[in-house]
Order: sequence, then C-alpha cells, then structure tokens
Amino acid sequence: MTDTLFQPPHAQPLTGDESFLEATWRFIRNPVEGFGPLAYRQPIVTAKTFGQTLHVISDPVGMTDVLVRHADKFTKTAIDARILGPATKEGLLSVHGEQWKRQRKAVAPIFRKRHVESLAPLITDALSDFTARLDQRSRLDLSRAMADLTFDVLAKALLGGPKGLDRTRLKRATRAVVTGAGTLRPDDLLPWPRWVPRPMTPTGSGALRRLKRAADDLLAERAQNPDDDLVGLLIGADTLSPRERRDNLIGFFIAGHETTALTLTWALYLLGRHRPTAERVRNEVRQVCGTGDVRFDQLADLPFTQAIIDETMRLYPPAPLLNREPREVVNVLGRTLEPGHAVLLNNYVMHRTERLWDQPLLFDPDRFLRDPSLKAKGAPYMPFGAGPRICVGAAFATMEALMVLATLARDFDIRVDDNVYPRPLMTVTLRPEGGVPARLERVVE
Ligand code: HEM
Repeated sequence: MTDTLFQPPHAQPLTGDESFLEATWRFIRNPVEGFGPLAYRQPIVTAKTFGQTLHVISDPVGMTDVLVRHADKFTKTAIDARILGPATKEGLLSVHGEQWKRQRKAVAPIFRKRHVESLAPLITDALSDFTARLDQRSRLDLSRAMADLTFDVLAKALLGGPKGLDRTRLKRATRAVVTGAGTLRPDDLLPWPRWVPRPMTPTGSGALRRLKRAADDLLAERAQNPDDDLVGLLIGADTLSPRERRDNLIGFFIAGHETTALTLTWALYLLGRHRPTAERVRNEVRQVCGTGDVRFDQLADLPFTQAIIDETMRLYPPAPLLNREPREVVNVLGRTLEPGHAVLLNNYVMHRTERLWDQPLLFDPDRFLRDPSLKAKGAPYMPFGAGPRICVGAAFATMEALMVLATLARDFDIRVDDNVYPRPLMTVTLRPEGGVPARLERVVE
C-alpha cells in the first residue's frame, strides 16, 4: 500500500543554516515555513526574538499542559487580539475570564449535539443548490467555491430563513473582512506593545463597517421576528450586551466558514490527485447512502470518508498555530514560562513530525482506521484545539465537512491536474497559495 501513497505539498522547513534575519523573514512571510529541524525534533524550543522570549510547543503533553491542565493560567495573546480585534473584540473568540465563561454558556445550546443534528437538512439544501450550479459550470477554484458553499451553509444553518437577511451583502462584507482582517501581516508577529492598533486596509475597514451594519440590521430585524436559530438565541441571551451579541454573530461568520471551507478544499484536492482514494470514498458512500441525499444518521457508517477529513486536517490544520501568553509562572515540559513570554502551539509541526507519526508527509487516511487512538485525548492531533476553549463549532464543522465531501465524491469526478501543487501558506488559516483549479464533472453511469 505504501508505494501507492502520495506526498502532497509540505511547507518547506528551515534547514537550520539560515541567518537569524533570514529565518525571521521566512517566518514572517509564511509562519509554517519558519520552523527548523529543532522544532520537528524537540517537544519545545525556546528562542529570543527582538528581545521577547518565545516558546514553540509541538508536542501533545505540552499542548495539553497549556490548553487543558493549566488553561486558567494562560490567555490568548495580543497577536490574536490584533488580528481579530477589530471584528470580534467583544465576542467569544477574543474575550477572557468571566466574560468568556458567560458567553460560552450563552451560545452553548446552539452547538449541542441534538441541535446540530437538526441542522443537517439545511446543509443538504445548500449542497443541492451548489451542485445544481456545478452542472452548469464544472471548472472552478476549489478554495473560492468551498468558501461560497460553507458561507451559504452557515447562513442557512445559523441564521435560519432568509427573512430580513441580505445574504449577498453579508457574504461580500464577511469575505472582505476575512481576507483583510483575517490575514496575517508581517507586523502582526512583531512584538509591538499590546495597545498598538492593527491598521486595516481601506478595503478592510470599509468592509468591517458594512459587516457591523449588516449584523446590527439583522439583530434588529430579528428582535421583531424571533426564531430559534443562532440570531434568536443571541437576542434571547439576556446575559449578553448588544455589542457582545453583534461581535459574536460576526465571530461565528468569520470562524465558522473559512476553516471548514479550507478543510474541504484540501480534502477535494487530495482526492483529485489520488484517484484510487477517490474511488474508495465513492464506493463507501454508494454502499451506505445509495444515490439519495447523505443523511446525518448515515455519517457514522462512513469511516473511510471520515478518515479523509481527519487526515486532511492532520496535514493541513486550518488553524496551524495557536497563541497563548502565561498570566503567571508555569512549568511546561521542564521550561519556565513567564508573563510576557509568547507561547506558540504548533499544530502544523506536531501533525507532521517523525517523532510522533509514521511517514508523516504521506497522505495516508488509513492511519486513522489502523489506529483509532490517534484521535483520543492527549494524542498528537488537535485540529480543533483542546480544553475549555476547544472549538465550539467542532461538531457542526465535522458534520458539514462529511456531508459535503461524501456527496461531492460520490456524484462528481474531481479532476486536478498533476502540476497543481499549491504551497500551504499561513494567513491566520492555512490556505493553498494561488487557490486550487479543478474540474468537477458529474459521474454518469
Ligand atoms: C474545520 C473547521 C474548524 C476548525 C479546524 C476550527 C478550529 C478551531 C480551533 C483550533 C479553535 C481554538 C482556538 C484556540 O484555542 O486558540 C477554535 C475556536 C473557536 N471556533 Fe472553530 N474551527 C472550525 C469550525 C468552526 C465553526 C463551524 C464555528 C462556528 C460556527 C467555529 C467557532 C469557533 C469559536 C467561536 C471559537 C472560540 C471558542 C472559545 O474560545 O471558547 N469554529 N476553532
């Protein structure tokens, strides 16, 4: 089996021979290319850059210490606040302490398993609109198409029906903010003091204004016509201030569609480049779901399709680096982490180091079937983070990714040319540089 496995694009690590300036420049240009052999060989690497102590952790024990065991001794950093701040300053993604606890409790009901399951038919609706459009135009850029699809899913699933919702306006503004505010820029990683604002591009700040207005309009309209979707829930949550409601709504739009879109983009790319695997997925889905809609209750019977999603998020974790800052002195992996130090939790390297994985650079979805413990707590696989701040949308994202991948792989031939080999580029999330041109042609038997 091994000789048929495919090695998809990998961010070229540093060799260790670069000068300090060159290594820093590589890190700033594309953070996932800014780590050398030490980060791949050691659980923790400590360095001093521009006078600031930086700990890079790429090990499940260290990650569990920071995210779970000592979670209350860390905060998210100024870097996160600077990038996301203008868009979601008072939302779950950015707040801390009691404010975070109160907000997490307020939004929890929408992400409960039962409620998430009930949203599956809305994913089916968005998916059938999408595949109907594909029949008219099979050539596409997977990144853009998946971002469109996951946005539509989110709009339907979280915002309910189209009442009072100018979806095109909201989509345009969200995309502009995601590509503007949600893009890492060189100055984000430099240790400026916390109060230095992140200047947005004129396009970004205009889009942010439009997004805030669209979110305010939506909340106002729904206050008159309540429903039991996310907006209804946010309006009904009397523990949230109006600003918190708006920033959470925007936060869900930003966090909730780009990440799932990237998982699907990379997964379809991998299937498009490895036909035997695409055939296996198609056969599995046909056997379990026949030719009808892929239903929520069938998803547990699609282990190979699930393994594609798992292996995709191992190779291309949509959130490749998480940031933390100690609030007090903490010992992690034998190092002393202190307030003022920066801590980078390196999912990208942890998911790809030979120290923890067998043949880590190969696309081998079966590894998750051979060894289910790879997804257990404490395993070197944390695409959704861990501990109290673990992704609140993980169950929703997994359901959506599985339904979309199963449907598209069963009903379409995914064709990606051999010379399409996109570099993984970190811009907060891990995107394929230049997109992924592909053809999706309906399978005719
Ligand atoms: C494949 C898709 C997704 C991935 C890989 C992903 C990844 C993550 C990760 C790693 C974190 C933790 C960040 C940290 O600890 O610093 C996180 C948090 C979060 N995610 Fe996701 N996410 C995905 C989809 C979603 C969706 C669909 C939603 C909402 C609809 C969402 C909303 C959030 C929110 C609100 C937080 C902050 C939670 C908190 O701090 O309590 N995510 N996500």
